[in-house]
Amino acid sequence: MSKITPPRFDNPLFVAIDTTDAGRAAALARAVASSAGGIKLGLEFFMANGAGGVHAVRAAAPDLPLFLDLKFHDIPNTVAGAVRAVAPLAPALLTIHASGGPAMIRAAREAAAEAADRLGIATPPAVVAVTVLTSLDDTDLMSVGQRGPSGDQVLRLTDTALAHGAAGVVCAPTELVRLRGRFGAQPLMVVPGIRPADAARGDQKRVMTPAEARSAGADVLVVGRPITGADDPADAAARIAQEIAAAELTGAA
Ligand SMILES: O=C(O)c1cc(=O)[nH]c(=O)n1[C@@H]1O[C@H](COP(=O)(O)O)[C@@H](O)[C@H]1O
Repeated sequence: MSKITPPRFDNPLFVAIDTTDAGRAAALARAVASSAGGIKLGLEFFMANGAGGVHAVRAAAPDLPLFLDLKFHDIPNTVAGAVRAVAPLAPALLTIHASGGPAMIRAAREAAAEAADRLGIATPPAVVAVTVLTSLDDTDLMSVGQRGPSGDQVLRLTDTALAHGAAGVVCAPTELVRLRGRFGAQPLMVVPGIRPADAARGDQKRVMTPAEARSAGADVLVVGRPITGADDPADAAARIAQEIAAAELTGAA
């Protein structure tokens, strides 16, 4: 499998717009457009609104790259077909589950490249592999028969994902330093489980603040409810973007 050059984003803040309401999603995209580096649409939105809904949200924030987070996990042939089916949406990033295994990861990567070529899309979607969901802790992991602690399992799954063609992984911020130490600067590290110091954790278990996650090496910070659930989502996004930028300045000093 040839080496991949993952995409890089000047602004690492991707806003997770999780709602079934396409009008609300478009309004949120418009509200955060000047502070965000990208928009993430996931299962909740896609199941309710499909490809047409994705086009509507993109029209509201046309300059922002799309992260389509559908977390494919099936036999290789089915995942390849699903990747081909969403390729016309030209997402910058697309998720699969690393635990789908080597053949599935390769099938996703190959389908993304072939479909982009066929459709004349210059940059194929970067396939990123979800390792251990940020809503799981060590006890949860053991209860589904996976070997913990979660940091070790994330390392093993990242090894597999990168060896079989993923451009990067989705992991918790708490694993970043270890992953960067092992895999270097090249793989794209996409990081949810981001919570500003004063925000509710909700169902997220392995979390850090935006500044901590950026300093630890996150390329993409996925933030949903701390922005979409705020009274003023535009202001919340701007504050988080500022916190990330300040962390970069500190890191560079
Ligand atoms: O793949 C993801 O983006 C993802 C992986 C993961 O391990 N944890 C996780 O929270 N996510 C997604 O990241 C977003 C986090 O949203 P908030 O918890 O509202 O900030 C949601 O859209 C999740 O689906």
